[in-house]
Amino acid sequence: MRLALEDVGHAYGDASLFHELTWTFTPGTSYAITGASGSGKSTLMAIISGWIAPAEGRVLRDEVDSISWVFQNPFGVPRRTAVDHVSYPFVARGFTGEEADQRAAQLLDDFELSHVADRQFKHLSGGEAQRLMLARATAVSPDLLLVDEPTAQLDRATARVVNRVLSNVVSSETIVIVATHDEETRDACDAHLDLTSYLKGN
Ligand SMILES: Nc1ncnc2c1ncn2[C@@H]1O[C@H](COP(=O)(O)OP(=O)(O)OP(=O)(O)O)[C@@H](O)[C@H]1O
Repeated sequence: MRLALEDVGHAYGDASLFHELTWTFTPGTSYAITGASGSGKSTLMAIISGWIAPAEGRVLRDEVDSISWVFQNPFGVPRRTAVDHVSYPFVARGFTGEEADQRAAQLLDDFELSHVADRQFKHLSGGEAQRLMLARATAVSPDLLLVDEPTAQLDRATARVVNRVLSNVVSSETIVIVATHDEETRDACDAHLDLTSYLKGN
């Protein structure tokens, strides 16, 4: 798998965001994208995923076959239990029901969610719901996982639990990219891409 940016830049009309951004993303690594509000973090994630084409440069994307997103507002199936949210992706990947249940139970444990396994999604707290979205993304096992501001809606203590489990989403086959304002989220990632360094004029 290969994912890289070559001299990528973007602007909306006359409003230039970043430019001359060259970067290689390696499987098994998590990357924090930081920068001021409006610097283009979400735009860069959309470019990396292929949702939008960059105004300048190009994205090299070889064998990146599956892409998952975790958004800042967790969305699950309101009446479905937490454990079902993580066991279904394993069933979809071809595991038997029993194997899927075992793996789902392990994942809930990894994400500090065992105590809410049988609770419906609509009854989870914000931090639990966000951790469940990360656990579900892990169960899907995408080549590329894009996480947009995972702690933006959470209080400090709850954000800390999310940051603590963030490293659990990184497997040797997955590239994880997290847009964040949160310094603790940034520090929980393996590498750091600061968009401030790529503003026009720098
Ligand atoms: N489709 C669009 N058309 C025009 N301008 C846009 C569009 N999408 C985003 N922008 C503008 O581009 C700038 C960068 O937006 P973006 O959402 O990528 O920044 P961000 O760094 O993720 O911001 P935040 O941290 O506040 O979420 C903002 O000023 C935004 O208003």
